[in-house]
Amino acid sequence: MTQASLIDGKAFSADLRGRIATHVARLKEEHGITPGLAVVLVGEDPASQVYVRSKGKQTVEAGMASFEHKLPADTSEETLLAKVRELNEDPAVHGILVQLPLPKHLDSDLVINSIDVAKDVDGFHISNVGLLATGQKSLVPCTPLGCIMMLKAELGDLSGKEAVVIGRSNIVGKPMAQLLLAESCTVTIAHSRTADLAGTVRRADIVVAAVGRPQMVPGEWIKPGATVIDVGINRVPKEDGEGHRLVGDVDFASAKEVAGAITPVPGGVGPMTIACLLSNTLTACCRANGIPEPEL
Ligand SMILES: Nc1nc(=O)c2c([nH]1)NC[C@@H]1CN(c3ccc(C(=O)N[C@@H](CCC(=O)O)C(=O)O)cc3)C=[N+]21
Ligand SMILES: [Mg+2]
Repeated sequence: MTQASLIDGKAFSADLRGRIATHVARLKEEHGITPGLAVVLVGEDPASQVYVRSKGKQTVEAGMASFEHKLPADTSEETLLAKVRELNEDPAVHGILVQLPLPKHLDSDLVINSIDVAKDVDGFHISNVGLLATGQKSLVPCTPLGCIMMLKAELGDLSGKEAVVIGRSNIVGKPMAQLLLAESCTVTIAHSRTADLAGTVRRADIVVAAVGRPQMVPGEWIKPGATVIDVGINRVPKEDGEGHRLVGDVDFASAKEVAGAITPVPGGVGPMTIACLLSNTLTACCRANGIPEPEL
């Protein structure tokens, strides 16, 4: 058995960000417009801070404006909603991301649904969810969007493929299934209560693992030649007990012996998520200004 080819999300995302930067420069030259992304972070979760920092950096590198709003962990719902309202009304802000999860005292559905639909670059607002589900123009959640881009680059036409999505979250599993369905895949959403998970995954030409459980999908569940997209980014203690390393939801070592192609962790889906966030910000900016959206 030959080894799976590696789907290089890092290289893919660098490419995509380069194309985005070109369009951003043209927007500036031809229209005097700079796309702006606002990120709201409530509390001081260190992992979230790392992620927010790298988003801000890549936003600026693409030529966009980055606005970071850090609020204390005990921020009231009223204050957070007022911040979102302010960003909704700010013409320099084309995309708004409220970092999840929010502290427990805040109602994340309420907060997300208070974001202007046209600025909801996460695609989590109920209107964007409904638009996606009904095949209408929307803003598409970044992680599933990145996954579908990599799948199409790897496989070309996806129609008729058996796709199994493991995980049913609103952030990844459900929108991923919608996008695969829109590409005419036969889609199964599996989850923790699925009776025969191994047997279900074994049918799949395309496996998308998005459960958040380290290395839970072994190579023996993978159909030979299948394309495996690993969404999991799990921090686990290093074997020697010092520090942490990142592993996916798929057991990479055994899966790469069976799969046709596979995304690594890190360097797979994660970097594509950020690139798609920039892409959505550019899209939102073009729509807000009545400018045709670039084909990226
Ligand atoms: N409203 C909202 N939208 C999000 O999109 C969102 C969120 N909240 N909350 C947190 C999660 C997490 N997330 C990541 C994106 C990229 C990497 C990423 O690029 N990871 C690198 C590794 C980074 C490292 O070394 O830690 C990689 O996979 O190669 C990680 C995590 C987006 N999230
Ligand atoms: Mg789940």
